[in-house]
Amino acid sequence: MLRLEQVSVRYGATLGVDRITLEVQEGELVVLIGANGAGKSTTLRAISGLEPLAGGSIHFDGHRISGAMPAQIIDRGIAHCPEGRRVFPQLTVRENLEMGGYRRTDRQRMRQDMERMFDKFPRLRERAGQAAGTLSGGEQQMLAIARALMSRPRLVMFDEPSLGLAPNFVEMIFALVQEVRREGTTVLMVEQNAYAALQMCNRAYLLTNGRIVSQGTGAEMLANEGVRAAYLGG
Ligand SMILES: Nc1ncnc2c1ncn2[C@@H]1O[C@H](COP(=O)(O)OP(=O)(O)OP(=O)(O)O)[C@@H](O)[C@H]1O
Repeated sequence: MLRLEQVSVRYGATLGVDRITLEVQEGELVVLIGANGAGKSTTLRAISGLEPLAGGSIHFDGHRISGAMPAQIIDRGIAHCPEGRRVFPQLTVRENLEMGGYRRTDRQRMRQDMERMFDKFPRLRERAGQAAGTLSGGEQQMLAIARALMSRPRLVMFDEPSLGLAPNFVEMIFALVQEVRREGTTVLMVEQNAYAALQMCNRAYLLTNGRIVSQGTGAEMLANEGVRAAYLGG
């Protein structure tokens, strides 16, 4: 469904990612793990068209999307739930959800989807008219996820959805990510919480200094010596 071939992104003199090749099959939950600065967020930003490529190509459903504008990439069916949530703080919860569907023209179905989001996240319904900036961190993460889903993506990318959340919220967000996949949306996720991520994923890639240094199924990566030593406490 998604294929990155030898993708590089350059920030000045440094390479944020360096000749990365990876793929995501339809229906999979694929995880990127690695230390801070390894290039995980940059990879997602490149897919979304937010970073120009210094080399390589990205294809989605057989179409080349590298070089396309971010809005065109959303139209192809890719949504991005960025690191740090990035909700629009002055807009209400409802307006944030509308922004998630801003490329859609089917207003009636969009309203239905918003209702479905409110069914899924009763906390957001209770706070529909409240400025998003006043929500707790966990609630903002729910909103960021719901906003991404409002574009009806076929592939959704989550960048560190558990970051900075209390343990009960972390569990909830991970349950939600798995539910999104069960409901038929393909997921590519960056996650610091490697143990939890590897347990729930189909496949994973380990990045170090902008390069993919290991890959395998979740079970293979949980058993991988290098992964265990660096990310799972031996
Ligand atoms: N806008 C930018 N300008 C310059 N350098 C950048 C920029 N964004 C990222 N980098 C650099 O590119 C490299 C990869 O960063 P990236 O944010 O993709 O890592 P990451 O694996 O997502 O780490 P983290 O978990 O800390 O977000 C790092 O060396 C980082 O300093």
